[in-house]
Amino acid sequence: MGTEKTPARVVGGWMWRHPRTMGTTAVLTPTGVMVGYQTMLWAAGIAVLMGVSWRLLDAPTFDRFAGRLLRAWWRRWVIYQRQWMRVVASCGLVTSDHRGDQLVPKLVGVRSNWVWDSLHIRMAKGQEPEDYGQALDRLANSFKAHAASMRILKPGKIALDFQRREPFNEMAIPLPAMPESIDAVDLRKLEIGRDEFGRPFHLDLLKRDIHVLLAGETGAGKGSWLWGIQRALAPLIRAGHVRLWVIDPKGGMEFGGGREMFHDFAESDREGLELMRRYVAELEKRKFDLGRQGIRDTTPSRETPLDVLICDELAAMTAYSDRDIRVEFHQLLSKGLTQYRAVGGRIIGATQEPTKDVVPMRGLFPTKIALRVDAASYVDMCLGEGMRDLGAFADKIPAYLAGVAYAKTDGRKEPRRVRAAFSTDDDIAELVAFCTELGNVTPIRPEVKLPDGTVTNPYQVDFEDFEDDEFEEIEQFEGEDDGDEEIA
Ligand SMILES: Nc1ncnc2c1ncn2[C@@H]1O[C@H](COP(=O)(O)OP(=O)(O)OP(=O)(O)O)[C@@H](O)[C@H]1O
Repeated sequence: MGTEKTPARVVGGWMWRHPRTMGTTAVLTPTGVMVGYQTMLWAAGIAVLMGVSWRLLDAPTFDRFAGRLLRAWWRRWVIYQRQWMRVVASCGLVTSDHRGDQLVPKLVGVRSNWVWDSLHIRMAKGQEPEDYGQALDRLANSFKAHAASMRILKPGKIALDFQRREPFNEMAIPLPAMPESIDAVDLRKLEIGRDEFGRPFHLDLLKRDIHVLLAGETGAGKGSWLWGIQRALAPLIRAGHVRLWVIDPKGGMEFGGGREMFHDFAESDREGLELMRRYVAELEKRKFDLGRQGIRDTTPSRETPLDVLICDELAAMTAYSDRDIRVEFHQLLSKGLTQYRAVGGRIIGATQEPTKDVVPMRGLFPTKIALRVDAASYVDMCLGEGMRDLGAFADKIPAYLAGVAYAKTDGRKEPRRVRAAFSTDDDIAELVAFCTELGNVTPIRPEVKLPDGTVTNPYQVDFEDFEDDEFEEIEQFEGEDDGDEEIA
């Protein structure tokens, strides 16, 4: 038999294992004796009342600073610990040693956020993490969780994460109304969607979220974020205070519909590189011009617009393109990310794989957004070390919840779970019409020479104005002009 369990040993062991409970008792008992128990009860009542009011008035801050601790404590003792033995035994996670003594995995702690509970477990002797991996579905069912996942914390210790609720199942995310005028746009508060508490979620393109990295597998909803940002900027685009430089290297599939409102647009990797050169040259020039005048910060205006560069698939530029494109694009992108904040340069990059090969300069994006990603390792690659341990389970976002993401901004430790509003094709058409109606968007396009001798932008040619034989001539001319047959 093992060590004999006398009542004194059991009590002593319990006290040893619960230092917080013992500490609280040690403080409260003498305080109660000094101030009287009635006063203590009053103080406790007032504290509870204040907590409840805080929870009712502002659930998100209550949850952040107090709710999650209280909930973790409550759920540990009332739900998980109470059922622990029964659940692990019925899921086949109790083993025995050579003497036939039961070896039970130990629940050593619970952490909780609004959506997930994390149980820290010390495994029983003879177990390996995979034993828990195989029992995940059974454990999730036993604790009535939507989903479960397992993480290795250190040798012998794992975390089991249970998703308790899915707020976005019931929450419709309204598309924010398009701001009517530039006065209605606050660059520090561009509304993109809602967080898990139903609060509007904003990006601050002025100071905090100056460059944004979005990661998400195909169909995860990157488009809704990218269109959402443009929608929030609409009056500024219309007034020429914001200019969009868009690289859509997948042949313009995602952003082709918006080309009329873009200042510059590229549909292939080589065009993307040329666009990037123009972008950097423009901001470089502005940096020197303003530097000479002693101006160190700008407000977006027609003279000094906010130049927002959007690259829809970074991998197509940085990993899967020809070497000469890759190398130069890396250099230009790093320059764009480091040098033009004060003169109005902003970069928003999207990728399916946030790996080092694709985005070696991840650290230069102050704001990172992880939509549904392929692998658990992608979460920390995108959001930063330790973010998955803090509850950013982007790899567990269900496929039916496109647009849901974990957003990590500088200056805030925990990632936020957010869903972007979705822009339909009609919303996009409305946005393009709105942004172009004043004629302030002046697109840069590769020029082509028309049969009548004028040099113009191919996207503005109405081919119906020409006879068929002239039409042939244009195509031929474009082919000869730059050797690129992709111009349509
Ligand atoms: N925020 C959203 N809310 C609801 N549904 C969405 C949202 N975003 C996207 N969807 C749905 O998911 C589909 C795929 O979205 P989207 O094309 O934006 O994905 P993606 O990440 O850009 O994929 P890809 O990399 O293949 O372009 C959309 O057609 C739409 O039906």
